[in-house]
Amino acid sequence: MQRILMVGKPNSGKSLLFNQLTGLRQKVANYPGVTVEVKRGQCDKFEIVDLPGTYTLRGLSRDEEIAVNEIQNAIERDDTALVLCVLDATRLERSLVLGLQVQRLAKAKNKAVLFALNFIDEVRRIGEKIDTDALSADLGSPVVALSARTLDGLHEFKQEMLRIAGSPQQFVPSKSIEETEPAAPKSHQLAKSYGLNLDIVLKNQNSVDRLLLNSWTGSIIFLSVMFLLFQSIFTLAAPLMDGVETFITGFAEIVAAITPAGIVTDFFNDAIFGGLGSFLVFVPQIMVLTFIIGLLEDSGYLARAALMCHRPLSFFGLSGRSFIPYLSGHACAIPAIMAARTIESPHKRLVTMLTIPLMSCSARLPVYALLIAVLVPEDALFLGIFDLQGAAFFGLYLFGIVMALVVSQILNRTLAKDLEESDMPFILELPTYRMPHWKPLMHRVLNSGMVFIKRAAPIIFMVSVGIWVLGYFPLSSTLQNSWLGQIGHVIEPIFEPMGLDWRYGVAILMSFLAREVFVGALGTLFGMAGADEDVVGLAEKVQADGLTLGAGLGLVLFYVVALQCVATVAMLKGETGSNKLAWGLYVAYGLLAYVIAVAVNLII
Ligand SMILES: Nc1nc2c(ncn2[C@@H]2O[C@H](COP(=O)(O)OP(=O)(O)OP(=O)(O)O)[C@@H](O)[C@H]2O)c(=O)[nH]1
Ligand SMILES: [Mg+2]
Repeated sequence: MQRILMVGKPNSGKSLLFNQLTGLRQKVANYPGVTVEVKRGQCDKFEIVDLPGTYTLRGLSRDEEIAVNEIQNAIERDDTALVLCVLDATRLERSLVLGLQVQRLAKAKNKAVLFALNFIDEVRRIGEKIDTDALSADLGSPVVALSARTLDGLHEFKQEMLRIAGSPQQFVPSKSIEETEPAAPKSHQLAKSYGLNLDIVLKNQNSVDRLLLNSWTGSIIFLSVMFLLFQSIFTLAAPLMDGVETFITGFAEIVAAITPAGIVTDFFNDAIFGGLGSFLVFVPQIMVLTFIIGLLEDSGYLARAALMCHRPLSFFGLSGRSFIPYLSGHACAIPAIMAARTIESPHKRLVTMLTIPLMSCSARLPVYALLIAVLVPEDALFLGIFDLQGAAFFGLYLFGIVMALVVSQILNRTLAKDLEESDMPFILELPTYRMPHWKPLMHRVLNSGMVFIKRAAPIIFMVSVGIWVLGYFPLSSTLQNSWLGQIGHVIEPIFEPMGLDWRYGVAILMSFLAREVFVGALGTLFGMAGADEDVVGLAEKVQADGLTLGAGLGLVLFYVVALQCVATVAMLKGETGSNKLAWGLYVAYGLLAYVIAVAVNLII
């Protein structure tokens, strides 16, 4: 299949255009460095390739390097029909540097080039226009204006793209900059002739930035945003969680009414509703978290937050660029470890990757929510205005972040020493403030819930059923002297210093497969212990069972620190190239978590 290669500077709308052309749903967000690997799709009879953004053909960071390698390889290949340079019409100068370099390369290799002048909606909104015909004549390649967001001009653009890709020989650039000529002055000159007056474009943005980037007001706003973010996961999701719980309880009652009493009902109540149901209750929290992170990403604030964090993060040997992977690590460590590719310094990138697993990913949410509901009274207030449970939630996130900073310091002094390098400058382009793109955002929110269920449900189901079978037999035994109980008593001494009995021990051990399993496993075990209670209300059951504050707090902190995710280990192995390092981290964070939990239990 012939291919169309999409290139452009970061945040120029490549991925959104790619999605519009292919019908796929690659991640799109309003900060530079969203796409960090090569993505492929199909449009008509062509393969479309979406690349990470790069400002020049001299890629600095890992993601830019990937883009540059792919551009160089693809331009050499016979099956590349067209190079599509995506330009940000509101930032023409910065877009054209790469555009001109790529055009020169394409001309030398006899490849057709098309310039997509994206963001034309924003140009028109401020009452400006760009003379595409004259720009095209000056560049020596066709230029088509469009908006990948409002879809203005998209149809015409697509027709033109397919026409050129269909007979590319006629569209090899008629001119290009000389081999020795630097692209920057030429792009400056072109932007001066055709681009927008930046004072007009940036007028509103600058006045907002004066507030957001000021060291006093900016810091206060940043801390408030972070506090509200984590607290609202708890408060916004609460009514949705109640809804899911009511639904599952109702469903369980119907199943109980139609199944014969005895082993079948016990199985459904304890293994299915108690295990799987206890876990499903927490899915709304994951969706709320995705929504809030999505708002930050789409608005353009994320890049400002990264800038604000650069100095404090530098103190710990990290970079402002570590902020974005850290924040996305709160949803899931796997894409976050990949997002660390945008960090230019290999040293800082390694330290960031190794500490991302300490960010409280969404798989920990059910454990946090359950144990907070057990330990912190409902409706209590913090500082007289904030929900105390929500504040406790924030505290757990903060604990993970503080641990990550402490570990970064330690890693800096030990592991990453041989990667010592001259300090690389911190450069981050600040995107224009934009309204969130609601439709893709809502899709992402729904998808996050679905993916979470799909990934975790099978393993939770298997563990719950396994635990139930081992706990139910031999028939007429109690849980204490069931097969599971007998195994449990063997492992109990390990968990005694944490102040926990064997049932928690079984749930903790199982969660080394995947941490989501903890709530499901505990749900099954507590379901089996009590006869006629609610099938789902696990927090009340744990509370009634008498979990002490020290043991409960130690347990929840254990979950903040432990790296119980095999997929994260695999990703770390892929990105660092070291199996030993990845598994070493798994063991080290597990041991550290255990020591913290035991210490907290002893102290409180
Ligand atoms: N108003 C407007 N917004 C757009 C347009 N195209 C893209 N965007 C927005 O611009 C931001 C960046 O879009 P992406 O598609 O992620 O940009 P990208 O070039 O793939 O960025 P990287 O992957 O970081 O290189 C997102 O917030 C998009 O919604 C457009 O034509 N008009
Ligand atoms: Mg992209």
